[in-house]
Amino acid sequence: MKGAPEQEWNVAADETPQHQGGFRADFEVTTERGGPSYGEMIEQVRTFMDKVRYASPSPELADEVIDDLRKLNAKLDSTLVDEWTSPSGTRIDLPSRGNITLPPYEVLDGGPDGVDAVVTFRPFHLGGNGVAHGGHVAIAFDDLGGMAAALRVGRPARTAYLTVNYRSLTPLDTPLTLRTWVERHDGRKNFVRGTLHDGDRLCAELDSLFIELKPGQA
Ligand SMILES: CCCCCCCCCCCCCCCC(=O)SCCNC(=O)CCNC(=O)[C@H](O)C(C)(C)COP(=O)(O)OP(=O)(O)OC[C@H]1O[C@@H](n2cnc3c(N)ncnc32)[C@H](O)[C@@H]1OP(=O)(O)O
Repeated sequence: MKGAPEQEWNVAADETPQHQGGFRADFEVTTERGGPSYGEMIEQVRTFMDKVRYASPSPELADEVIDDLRKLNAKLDSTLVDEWTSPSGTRIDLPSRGNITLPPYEVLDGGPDGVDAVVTFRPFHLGGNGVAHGGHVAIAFDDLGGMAAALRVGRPARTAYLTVNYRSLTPLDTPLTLRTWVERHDGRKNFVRGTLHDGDRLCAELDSLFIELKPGQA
């Protein structure tokens, strides 16, 4: 990783592009890619998804939106790069590192002792009856649980299992406190726990295992 301290794991893996493994020695954490407006672009996409989730367009309006979307997709077609050089997932200055597929969260504190974050499920994360879909809660736990494991061991880890206990309803459009930490570790195994709270109310709990990747491991 460019800019990362020299460590045993900070070595180039196999040069074959598809098989360099889940950890890339040249993976660059950056705030530059995509430019200063990239975060706002992602935010506008999220807002569009919020609207789509609740919109009931006329057939004419749906056709108009399709035309506009085709034009937008064509604009992005000329800028496509691989996952390792895309801003999405590497922009540490943006919510969820600029990754459109994740519920937007901000990390308040992160290190070997765990991760404290604030996550806000958007209207498009609706499951039913006005609250978040359980799968989106699991995604938030997966990413931030993986981050707790990665920050403890200093290299990426993969989810081996992930259990979410849903204790009460998870609201949308509400800043929620999400905490993850490695409760114990045994060799490459990191047993990660987590909690999701709306104020004092426990919404969900995480019980998971993340396996530290070996250099070059896919
Ligand atoms: C500076 C750097 C920080 C930078 C800051 C980065 C921040 C950015 C954070 C992003 C965070 C994203 C986090 C997303 C993480 C995913 O979502 S990953 C995607 C979902 N997961 C997968 O696709 C994994 C699929 N499975 C696999 O690839 C492999 O099974 C695994 C999990 C890598 C393990 O395979 P392996 O490495 O060959 O290990 P293996 O020898 O089978 O098992 C090792 C040990 O674990 C045990 N084990 C394995 N699986 C299980 C299981 N399911 N249950 C119980 N035990 C198990 C084995 O029994 C064994 O135990 P011991 O014999 O050692 O006691």
